[in-house]
Amino acid sequence: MPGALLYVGCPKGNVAASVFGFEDGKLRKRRRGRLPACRISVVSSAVANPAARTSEERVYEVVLKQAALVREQKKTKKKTVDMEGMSNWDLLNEAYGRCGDVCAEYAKTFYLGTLLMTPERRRAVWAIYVWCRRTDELVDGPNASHITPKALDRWEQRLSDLFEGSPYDMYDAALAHTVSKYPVDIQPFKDMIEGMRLDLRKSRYQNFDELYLYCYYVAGTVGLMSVPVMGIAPESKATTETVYNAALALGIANQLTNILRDVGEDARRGRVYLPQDELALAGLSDEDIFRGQVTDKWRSFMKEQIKRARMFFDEAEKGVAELNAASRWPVWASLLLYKQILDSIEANDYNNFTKRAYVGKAKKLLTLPIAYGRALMVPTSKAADQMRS
Ligand SMILES: CC(C)=CCC/C(C)=C/CC/C(C)=C/CC/C(C)=C/[C@@H]1[C@@H](COP(=O)(O)OP(=O)(O)O)[C@]1(C)CC/C=C(\C)CC/C=C(\C)CCC=C(C)C
Ligand SMILES: [Mn+2]
Repeated sequence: MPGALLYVGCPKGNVAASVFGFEDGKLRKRRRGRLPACRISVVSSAVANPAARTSEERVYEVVLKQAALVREQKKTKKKTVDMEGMSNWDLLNEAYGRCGDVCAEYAKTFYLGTLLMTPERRRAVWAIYVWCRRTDELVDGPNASHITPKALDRWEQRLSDLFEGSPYDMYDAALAHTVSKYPVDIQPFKDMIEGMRLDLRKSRYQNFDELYLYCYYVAGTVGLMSVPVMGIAPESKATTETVYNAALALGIANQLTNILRDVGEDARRGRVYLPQDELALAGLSDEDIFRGQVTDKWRSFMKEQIKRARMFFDEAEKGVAELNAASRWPVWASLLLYKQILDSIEANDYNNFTKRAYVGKAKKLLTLPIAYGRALMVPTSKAADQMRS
């Protein structure tokens, strides 16, 4: 019963909920009022085994844990740990400076956006960025062919060490300082490494539930790592979970967009990051992807995939206004820029086999003031937050 909407309840407190899935071959969004935390999900695996937890439920537990950590810090006003070897402020500043250099080189627009943040938040976001980039480079960089699960285990040990205050190098030292200063949980970092492990052993995703988990690992995690640093606006009345859900949605939306943009490139590496059951439902198979011909079947399949990615962007948009004022602009800018990649896939008549979708310089420049305008939107009132959920 691939693609059926399945409602799974779980007695765990109430949260706002929505879900995206296929029903009668069409993508649908279901929104319900206050729902059990584990909420509704789309999964064929759970149909086979009703006791199995869906990816959404598993990921939502991490969201709740991170949100609780933030609330706890608000109550206890955790003090920054001054780590051994970190008392030398020049060294620490240099470590952060190096992270800034990497950002400026690899992600110029994002780097410019961070310049609007307070110096403390800005450098903490750089440190997180660099750790993410290095983690991705392990499986996608020039030495990727030598990377084994053991190497990822060692990377994870380094991660634990830096969270304990024993960084291995300068970049780790910057992150070690960041995680001692902000209420950042280690779980999303571990989960990103898990995503890289998946990339070493898996090249097909049977259904959206499997793909969702992968997208959470490699990208949803970024949202959960970043919000504790970016901060929620003091005047925001939204629940912490609502904001973290939006952050998670932005990561998922970005990764789904990445996947749709890179279909041809991934296929040339023998990878298909598209739900196999949805391909089959559309009358398509891996062979069609390797052949790389834009047919009507492909166009309608892509239309539904793009629609789903946009739904995640919509979900994310609801949370941006709740962030600290200075963090909103870079988030809006990155959201609007990424979303336009979907427009570009459409403009290429869904040829993501041989044409790379991108956002041109002029559109990029135009997006920045638009993002700035949106960043002026103030957080919602509590009543509005409740109405939205
Ligand atoms: C309330 C609300 C909406 C808050 C915003 C929360 C927030 C800041 C979310 C960030 C979402 C984001 C930028 C996710 C990154 C998604 C992504 C592109 C992941 C890529 C993974 C692997 O992709 P793949 O290998 O398929 O593709 P490549 O060819 O390699 O590109 C990543 C490459 C994982 C590594 C991620 C990064 C290097 C980006 C890390 C970014 C930050 C820490 C900064 C985020 C902050 C802003 C302002 C965007
Ligand atoms: Mn990559």
